[in-house]
Amino acid sequence: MAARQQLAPVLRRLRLARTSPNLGRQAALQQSLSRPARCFSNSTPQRFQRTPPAPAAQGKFTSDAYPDIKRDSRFAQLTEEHVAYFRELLGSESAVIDGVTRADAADDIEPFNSDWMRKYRGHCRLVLKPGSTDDVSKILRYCNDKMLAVVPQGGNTGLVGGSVPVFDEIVINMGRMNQILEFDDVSGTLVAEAGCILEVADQFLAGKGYIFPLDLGAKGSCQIGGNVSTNAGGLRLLRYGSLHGTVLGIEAVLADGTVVDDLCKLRKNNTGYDLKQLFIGAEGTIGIITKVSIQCPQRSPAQNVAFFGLESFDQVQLAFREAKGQLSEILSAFELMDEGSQALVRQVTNNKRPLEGQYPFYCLIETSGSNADHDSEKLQAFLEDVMEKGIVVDGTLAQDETQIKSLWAWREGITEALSHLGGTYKYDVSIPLKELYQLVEDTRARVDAAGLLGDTEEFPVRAVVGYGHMGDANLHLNVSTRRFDERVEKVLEPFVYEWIAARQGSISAEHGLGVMKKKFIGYSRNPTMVGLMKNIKTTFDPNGILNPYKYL
Ligand SMILES: O=C(O)CC[C@@H](O)C(=O)O
Ligand SMILES: [Zn+2]
Repeated sequence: MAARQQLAPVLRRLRLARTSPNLGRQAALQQSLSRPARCFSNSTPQRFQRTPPAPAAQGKFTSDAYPDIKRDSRFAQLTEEHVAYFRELLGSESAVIDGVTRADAADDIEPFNSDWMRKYRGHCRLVLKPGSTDDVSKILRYCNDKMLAVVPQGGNTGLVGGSVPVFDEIVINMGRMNQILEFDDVSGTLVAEAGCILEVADQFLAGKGYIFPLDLGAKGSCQIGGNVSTNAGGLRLLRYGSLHGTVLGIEAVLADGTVVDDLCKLRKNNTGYDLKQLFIGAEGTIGIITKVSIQCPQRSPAQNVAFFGLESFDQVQLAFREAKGQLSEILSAFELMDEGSQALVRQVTNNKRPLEGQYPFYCLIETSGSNADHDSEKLQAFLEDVMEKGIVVDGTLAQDETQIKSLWAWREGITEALSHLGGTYKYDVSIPLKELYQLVEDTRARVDAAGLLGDTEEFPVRAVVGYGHMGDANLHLNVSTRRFDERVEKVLEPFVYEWIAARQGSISAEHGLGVMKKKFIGYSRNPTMVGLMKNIKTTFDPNGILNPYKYL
């Protein structure tokens, strides 16, 4: 055993040398690291777009029933009179009622009624598309008076069923309110309407030398209002921090139509309670966000990305510690993927793999700095060091923008890949870093012990995989199944939540509670806190019309 341990560094060096027998270690490493220039030269760059699952999968994996939730009888049923009011207010194109505006209106309503994964589906008949804050105010005042329940909806890319109706709640879709209103290129403050698509805002900022301080796989469809309402975390929280820090102000409309104008553009404002913080992450339960002002950092001119393979989660932790030490000021992302998650991506793409070998874990590191040569030297030196120390087995450095995108696609494409493979039980958790991956292993063992692992009709679980934002101790535990199956759900819940609570973790790191985790909030928040939250909800929305059946 001792001899084998001693041999390990020698074998690693040999492995490097084998890639280029006539070169020294440094040159061999250079060649190993620069492999993408050859690997990727003929591959088409592919950035995964968040497209809905194929029609064949739709419906098949739909969980239509909420056996433990009953429609609140205080809410009124929609009548012709209500519809007439909204059509008068917004026009018929922006008050879409099934069977009224167009012959194919039943189809029109479907994307608003079901979530992106086609897992949660409601039965609303009316979708309202306000064009201004005043519209939102009038809609809510009317709904509050008539006791009509509503669901605020942004890009509808959420993963916990928070932005679709449970029953017949009216959908208030913010897509028409999509303008960028102001940008101060000295302070970097951006003001935009809630329905502005994240990628649109980011591209606008790119032209000004700035960057939106949030990035996520769904950037092409998700909206800023939805991002703020769910306190989206994404891929670069490590660098830019949470929206609780970067959002400077919001405008929001309360349930009774009152407009709360807190569209502050100041970084410092210690005058009383910071009310906007309550709306960030409230999932539209205390008001509808209509505008956002946000502090945007300068865009770093130099971006570099490395992708590498590791043998154990202990090594992943060591690599993270080294990255923080060696790349501290330029490190902008440190993402984790296990082999299981990458195998799923490989099932849906023909893209050239970043590394030739297969490893239990992969990490993607991104640096964003001001000097391309300096940064890539630093990243290369980092990789050289962690390979020398035996932490990393193999690695590759992107050579240009196309390769950067291709490497990112292996991480960003996991969610989409999973969606094409059937049903997925998703858990988005925060746990102390040391135990982050243990949850995946324990869950896999449990599913296996229950005899459900097999990818067959009888044993429907295809894989139990883990990936996520290592830099934020945020793991995405995903259980991929042929179909949603009660037997699987019983094995997973409440086991996963109990496991997390025992380690003082969070059952929702960044995706929110929605309808999925509403009844599990007690695993992460104590009764005193839940009680205070309920009081806040009642203060802002006494009739409970805003996004009912979710959150609390
Ligand atoms: O699919 C998931 O569970 C995670 C989605 C998203 O938060 C990500 O980090 O890619
Ligand atoms: Zn995530």
